[in-house]
Amino acid sequence: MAKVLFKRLAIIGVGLIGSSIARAVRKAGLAETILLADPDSRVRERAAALSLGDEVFADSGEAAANADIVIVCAPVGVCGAIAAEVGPGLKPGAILSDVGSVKGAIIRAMAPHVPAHAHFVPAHPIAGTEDSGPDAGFAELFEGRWTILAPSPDADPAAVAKLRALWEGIGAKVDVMTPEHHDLVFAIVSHVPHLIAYNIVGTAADLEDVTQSEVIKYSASGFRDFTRIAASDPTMWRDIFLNNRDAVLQMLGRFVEDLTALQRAIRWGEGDKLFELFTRTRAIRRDIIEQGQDTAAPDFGRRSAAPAADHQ
Ligand SMILES: NC(=O)C1=CN([C@@H]2O[C@H](COP(=O)(O)OP(=O)(O)OC[C@H]3O[C@@H](n4cnc5c(N)ncnc54)[C@H](O)[C@@H]3O)[C@@H](O)[C@H]2O)C=CC1
Ligand SMILES: O=C(O)C(=O)Cc1ccc(O)cc1
Repeated sequence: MAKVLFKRLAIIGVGLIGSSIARAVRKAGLAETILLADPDSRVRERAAALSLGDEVFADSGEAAANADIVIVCAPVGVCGAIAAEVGPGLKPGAILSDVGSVKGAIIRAMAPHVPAHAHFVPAHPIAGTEDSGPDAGFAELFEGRWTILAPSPDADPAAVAKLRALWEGIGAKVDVMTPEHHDLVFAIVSHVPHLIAYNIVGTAADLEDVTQSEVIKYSASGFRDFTRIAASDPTMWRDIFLNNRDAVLQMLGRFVEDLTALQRAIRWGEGDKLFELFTRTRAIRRDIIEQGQDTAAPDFGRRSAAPAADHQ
């Protein structure tokens, strides 16, 4: 069993990511005590029934008050309010972190509430599924996947090293980025792809000349992949787009430009242009597979059969 890194670890928001961290930390023996907090009583009941931690709180401040590390695992839009609740009560030397898919806006919202005696180290695990809630989590979610840390340049190196050790202890590979670069990278590799999926599934659902049952009956694997992504949590993704607005709009601008060029190539029968792009993109897919990055979490084949929670 690995060495205990933290005496008391608190997780605020016990959904897919929070419950997966709790399971993984317990499995690896990285914390003596795991404290959980969630405002949703159904989530607290499930967290207790699944024995995800040692204590379950309704009040985030109470869970965080005696913790050595507090990880906020709630939708991006409420992270600032949670920091305001937990910040004043943080112990001297405590680490405050998060798992939000956006970094710049979360840091602007959370940092003002972190007292000088605590350390703020923002993070983002690049691992997840389209499911939500405590039943959807699993201990292996982060194995072999990246976690990005986005500490400020004057962050305490020991606190950053401790958070890195936690993520590595549950199987993740760790990279460090500035929040600005993080938000640009994930706008193109995660946020815009989700928007495209939401859009194409919405378009197919709204067509007049193709029925809903035809869309379902004849959906080939390409469309099915989009429907998986488009089944992702509405609250989480609304918050991501509202909070990474500039980077998403920048990448969407490029995307629309390139899509228009493809539209034109089809209209004018420019097969060589289509062929050249499709050849380049095929090579990217092969690179991803060669580098062992095609370990999509859903293929762990161990997701809960429980329906995804529907948070508003
Ligand atoms: N789902 C995914 O694939 C990934 C999600 N993330 C990030 O992780 C965070 C959590 O996402 P999930 O675990 O998927 O969501 P989830 O919906 O499964 O869980 C979120 C939990 O936060 C709780 N919550 C809501 N408001 C709260 C508040 N004010 N105080 C405390 N708890 C509150 C909810 O009751 C819920 O139990 C988000 O910021 C998301 O961007 C990061 C990587 C992957
Ligand atoms: O389910 C998928 O395909 C994902 O892309 C999961 C995911 C969602 C959001 C993140 O910030 C990181 C990973």
